[in-house]
Amino acid sequence: MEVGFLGLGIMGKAMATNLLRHGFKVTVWNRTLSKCEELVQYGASVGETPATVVKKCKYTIAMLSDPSAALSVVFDKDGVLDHINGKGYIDMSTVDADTSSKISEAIKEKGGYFLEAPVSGSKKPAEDGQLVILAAGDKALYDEALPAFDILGKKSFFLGDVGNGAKMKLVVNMIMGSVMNAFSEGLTLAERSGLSPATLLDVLDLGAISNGMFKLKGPTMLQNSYSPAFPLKHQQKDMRLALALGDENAVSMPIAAAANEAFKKARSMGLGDHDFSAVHETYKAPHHSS
Ligand SMILES: NC(=O)C1=CN([C@@H]2O[C@H](COP(=O)(O)OP(=O)(O)OC[C@H]3O[C@@H](n4cnc5c(N)ncnc54)[C@H](OP(=O)(O)O)[C@@H]3O)[C@@H](O)[C@H]2O)C=CC1
Ligand SMILES: O=CC(=O)O
Repeated sequence: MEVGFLGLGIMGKAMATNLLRHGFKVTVWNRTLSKCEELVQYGASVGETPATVVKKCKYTIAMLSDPSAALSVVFDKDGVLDHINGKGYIDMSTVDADTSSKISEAIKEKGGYFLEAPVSGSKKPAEDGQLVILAAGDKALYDEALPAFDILGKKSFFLGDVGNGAKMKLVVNMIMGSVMNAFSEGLTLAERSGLSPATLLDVLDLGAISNGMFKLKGPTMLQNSYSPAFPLKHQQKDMRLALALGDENAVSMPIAAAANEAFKKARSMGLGDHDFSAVHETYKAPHHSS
């Protein structure tokens, strides 16, 4: 089966590679075209533009940074819309429901089929085919894409109308970003109050709030090592979009709002391209005890 893949960043590269490894024929495109070369080594073909990829493939997957990237690849010159008639488009980027709906409407108007399918899980789950897929939109396209989703993920959910996948993803990441801030505060509090943060990790791991994120990120955070699996700038984008969803629904979210401020501060400290766990650095401001 020939599928298209647009966007070969941290996630897209791992996901497209997985599809190739499992026998899919994949035609890739990336804004910085040179990033396609590595995928060619695994058997990918390259399309010069999103439009050429869509033209060639029965359906095309996208994994792009944010709403503006997702819109640009669809609506700009040589974009997805040019050849979408009769084809499928699956946007797996994390965007807000409005962005997804705009893309969906435009694609349907041109005779194409649209599914949003953001994912939970990071670089390693993407490499291991262990993502959680949060799909919504065209059910027939979902069914058609299930063989690919089964390679990319460990579980796929079909959540109904376009927008529900985007909202579910934003709620999950709003919780994740808030927890990451509480965790960073706790590590700093342990250290400043004379405890061993490494022992704190052991204690946490044995209790009711043990989780994969603490286990994975805790040891690297203690080494001030923030090699990007999930870039902080994307986590801040997700907090921003989740807060907007809270605005729309009149949901008070003081914890998420505080976490967003910390991620913004981390960006202002030049940490946007580091892993989102680098928000830890914002809690390490010079310490003056009275
Ligand atoms: N990393 C993670 O752990 C996870 C990320 N996500 C979500 O997946 C998406 C991708 O994340 P990730 O792979 O980490 O991000 P990266 O920053 O590594 O990659 C972003 C991709 O988007 C492309 N891009 C950015 N702006 C534009 C534009 N204006 N036009 C066309 N292409 C553009 C980049 O192209 P170029 O190479 O040219 O810059 C690149 O291919 C994001 O929405 C993120 O929130 C979801 C789950 C986990
Ligand atoms: O969006 C990020 C993730 O880890 O999931």
